[in-house]
Amino acid sequence: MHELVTFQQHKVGRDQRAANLGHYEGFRGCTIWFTGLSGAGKTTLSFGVEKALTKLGIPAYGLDGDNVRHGLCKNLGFSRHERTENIRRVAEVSKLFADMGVITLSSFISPYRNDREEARRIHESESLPFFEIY
Ligand SMILES: Nc1ncnc2c1ncn2[C@@H]1O[C@H](COP(=O)(O)OS(=O)(=O)O)[C@@H](OP(=O)(O)O)[C@H]1O
Ligand SMILES: Nc1ncnc2c1ncn2[C@@H]1O[C@H](COP(=O)(O)OP(=O)(O)O)[C@@H](O)[C@H]1O
Repeated sequence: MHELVTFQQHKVGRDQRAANLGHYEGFRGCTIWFTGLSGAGKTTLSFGVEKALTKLGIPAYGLDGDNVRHGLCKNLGFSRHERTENIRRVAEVSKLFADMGVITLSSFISPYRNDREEARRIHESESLPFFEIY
């Protein structure tokens, strides 16, 4: 990162964001990370949970490998290095959604343990819960 790039602090806290979200009190931003082989059921489960939470009035969003690879990660393939970069990017996006107060349902093959551990670290370093589902 360039030395002149300085992290900027928001002027809005998580409690304030939470007060503007959904029907229930309290901040519940987190990421639920579905990992598994192609065809394991990641999308079915995560989009099912997204629907159930949304019906309850709880903000949730499903981030899915197939979809993200049409946009944010469309320049990435499936080499070891590209999968690592894919997971790093979507973990950072998941963190931003979670910081907003959204329950983020991220479904990616994410075959490498190190990449999933990095995704966890990205969240926990900002005190955002991260649950790995397999
Ligand atoms: N070679 C190869 N290997 C794996 N997956 C492939 C490949 N080519 C295309 N696809 C499609 O891409 C989806 C997986 O993308 P992900 O972003 O989840 O993969 S990864 O986490 O970066 O490994 C995956 O979606 P799911 O089947 O839902 O897992 C496939 O539809
Ligand atoms: N619990 C399940 N039992 C049986 N079939 C399932 C189950 N979950 C998903 N499927 C089916 O398996 C296929 C792959 O599911 P999908 O959610 O797309 O997996 P992934 O996102 O891991 O690639 C789909 O045809 C889906 O309908």
